[in-house]
Amino acid sequence: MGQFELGWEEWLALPDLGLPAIKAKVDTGAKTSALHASVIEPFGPSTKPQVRFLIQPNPADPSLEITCSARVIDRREVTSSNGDTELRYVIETDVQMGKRRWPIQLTLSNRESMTYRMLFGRAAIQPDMIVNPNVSFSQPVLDFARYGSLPKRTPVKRPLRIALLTREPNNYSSKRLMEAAEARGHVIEAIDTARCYMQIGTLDPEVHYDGKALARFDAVIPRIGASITDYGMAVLRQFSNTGAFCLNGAGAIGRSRDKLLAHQLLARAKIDMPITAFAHSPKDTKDLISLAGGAPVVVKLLSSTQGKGVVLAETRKAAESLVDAFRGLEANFLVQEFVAEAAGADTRCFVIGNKVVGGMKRQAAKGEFRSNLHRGGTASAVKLTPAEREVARDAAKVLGLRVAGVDLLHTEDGPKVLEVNSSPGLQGIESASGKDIAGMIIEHLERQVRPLAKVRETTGRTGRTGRRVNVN
Ligand SMILES: Nc1ncnc2c1ncn2[C@@H]1O[C@H](COP(=O)(O)OP(=O)(O)OP(=O)(O)O)[C@@H](O)[C@H]1O
Ligand SMILES: [Mg+2]
Ligand SMILES: [Mg+2]
Repeated sequence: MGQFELGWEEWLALPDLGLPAIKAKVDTGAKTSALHASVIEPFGPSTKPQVRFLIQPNPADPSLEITCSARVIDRREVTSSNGDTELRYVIETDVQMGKRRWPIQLTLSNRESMTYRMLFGRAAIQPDMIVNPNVSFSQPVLDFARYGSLPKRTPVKRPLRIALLTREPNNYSSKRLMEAAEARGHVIEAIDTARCYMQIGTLDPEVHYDGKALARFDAVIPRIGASITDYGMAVLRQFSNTGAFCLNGAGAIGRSRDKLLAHQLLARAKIDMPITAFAHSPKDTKDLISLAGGAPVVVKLLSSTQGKGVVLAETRKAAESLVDAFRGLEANFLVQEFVAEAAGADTRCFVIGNKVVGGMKRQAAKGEFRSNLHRGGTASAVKLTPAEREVARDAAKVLGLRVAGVDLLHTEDGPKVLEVNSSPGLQGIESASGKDIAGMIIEHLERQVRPLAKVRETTGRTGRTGRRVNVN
């Protein structure tokens, strides 16, 4: 019966850290094992400290870079072979060699000079194992090609460091997202979009906040209000440049916020919408109203939310005066066919990824055609039809939104898309559908954060990595 033998160097995997192949030097002169990491950043509450770090598993390929995170179990003074003492984070994680898997402790060190990415110390060697210093690789040999074959959409199991980009950390949606992220073991911070500032340069992109650079986030959940769309998108792009995964990208948010652009994109994708007309010049008011099918029409301010700038003009005369009034205010607006059959109701489809995860019907108050909850509308549960699900999914996809609230009007010709929201509220939909939508959003995020972040170029400066490109 052969004993479990270790050579003086071995291949191993650290599966919980997402590292399928590491070449380690077995070092019985050291007690604790050490992993060579960079950008080591602690995060999370002091009662449950975590650490996030980057690993370049292949010494010959610095472009292969993996983001890891783990719970900190200790901080320890470690004296390295050259006599220097440093305080290192200690984590606990499983190691795998061949078929055998067992938990070990690892210190994180960022010494540049290590030839092996990992030193395998004697505390990690189990009582029944022996070390044979005359042999290389007693255990199965692995190779770095394993990093290329990692399944793309497996949810990450590690604790994520998430930023919730919002100006309203205390509203229902923000609170629910924070709760859901924490319940799943992540660390989430509310960041005020308007307080973020940045320097645009090619080296080490950073987002600054309250006097210092923010740490690196694994993911950003943008909840950007209509009042600061442009600046919010710039902040989001900067986060993306730091390597953070953005749940909805800046481009997709911009496409959905610009109603004219959104209409054009949806129309090009053959998605049904109420007939809609736009114009810039005041000379063409009459024709514009005709293009929308003639009275009654709905006139909407493009910057409208919560139904505030949405007005029904029942006659052509009323429509003309309304359009003239908006023009006088230099407001941007659109003119749309009034869908009377909808009878003051619309359907909100909540889309996450490629799925409609919930729906609600909003019914306008008596004497009102706008169904917005802020205008006194009421929400109730609804069973969505396959046609509604399909058009909602398609609309979100055309605009490139991973999370979207798609509003539909019910007509005899099937559902018509009214608008697509990039920061849909959670309160109405969670109470009407009884579903944990916040939890589903976080779960989706876990699937999207890629285990791999590839560095395209390494800058000379202090050996830190340059542009980290997020594939999403
Ligand atoms: N063309 C239309 N025909 C019938 N009803 C309409 C039409 N357009 C809008 N409505 C009603 O008015 C409501 C508000 O319109 P819309 O959603 O376009 O405005 P909004 O101000 O952008 O609202 P939100 O806060 O949802 O972004 C809709 O939910 C719907 O009930
Ligand atoms: Mg809107
Ligand atoms: Mg709406």
